[in-house]
Amino acid sequence: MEKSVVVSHVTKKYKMFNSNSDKILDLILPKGYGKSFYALQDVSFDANKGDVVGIIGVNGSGKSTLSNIIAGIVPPTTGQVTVNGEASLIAIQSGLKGELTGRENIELKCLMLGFSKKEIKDLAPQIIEFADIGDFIDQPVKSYSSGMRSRLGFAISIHIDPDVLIIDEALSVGDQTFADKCLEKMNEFKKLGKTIFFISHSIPQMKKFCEKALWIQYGQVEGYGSMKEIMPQYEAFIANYKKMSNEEKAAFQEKMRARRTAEV
Ligand SMILES: Nc1ncnc2c1ncn2[C@@H]1O[C@H](COP(=O)(O)OP(=O)(O)OP(=O)(O)O)[C@@H](O)[C@H]1O
Repeated sequence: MEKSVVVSHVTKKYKMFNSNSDKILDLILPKGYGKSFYALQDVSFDANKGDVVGIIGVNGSGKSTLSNIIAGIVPPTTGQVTVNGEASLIAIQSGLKGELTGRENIELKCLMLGFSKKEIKDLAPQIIEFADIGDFIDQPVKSYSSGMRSRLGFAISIHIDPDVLIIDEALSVGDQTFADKCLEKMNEFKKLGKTIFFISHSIPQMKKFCEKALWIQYGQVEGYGSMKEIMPQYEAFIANYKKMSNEEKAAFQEKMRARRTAEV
């Protein structure tokens, strides 16, 4: 099987400060000051061409951080990501420039990817048609609703023909008709043997669309395998957590917090 994405020992650390004076101490002291928070800790896995991987995990586990790292938007603190080809991320907070209009954003993204003026002229109408946001296409993106941003982001990403597509919650803000249209496009993508990472809070959507599941649990890989194998484990964890008393929940959260924090 040809590998399309290899993530090797990726850790993402953020500094945490309790006050501004801590920030200043961090700048002054040679060893730094404050605490570090691990958004991701030693994450390793790989995906083959044609894999459709659902990334699952509770809020704050590190799913979006991982998406951004695979897409090359955020660098890992340590570790390596190898992507065979071009990766494109569609997220609610996608890389659209708020001051530019939808049309200008399309042109900018295509230019950044090295498309020629002629190619952009051919592609732009297709993207605009798919996004289907009417006259808003000539308005600054900052005036868009989250659903409109998602529509434009999805339309751009799907038409620039990336090898790896990462969809982070982008289908949760639009209406059902648009989500269905996107799922149809994603199926076409799947058939072309491209790799897709999909993040959604809709478990039925994940089960329907993804063959594999990557379970990120408080910054670490808890499981990676077929959706059939991993999803029941995740659902069992959620069910167990719900049954815990408030004290047990607090103790568990404290344990996870301790696992994710370190002195600088
Ligand atoms: N720039 C940042 N600075 C500090 N902490 C951050 C930063 N970005 C993310 N984090 C922290 O890293 C952790 C992982 O966040 P991330 O958004 O990746 O989780 P997620 O699994 O996508 O969550 P959700 O399901 O709520 O979208 C969170 O605790 C978050 O607060």
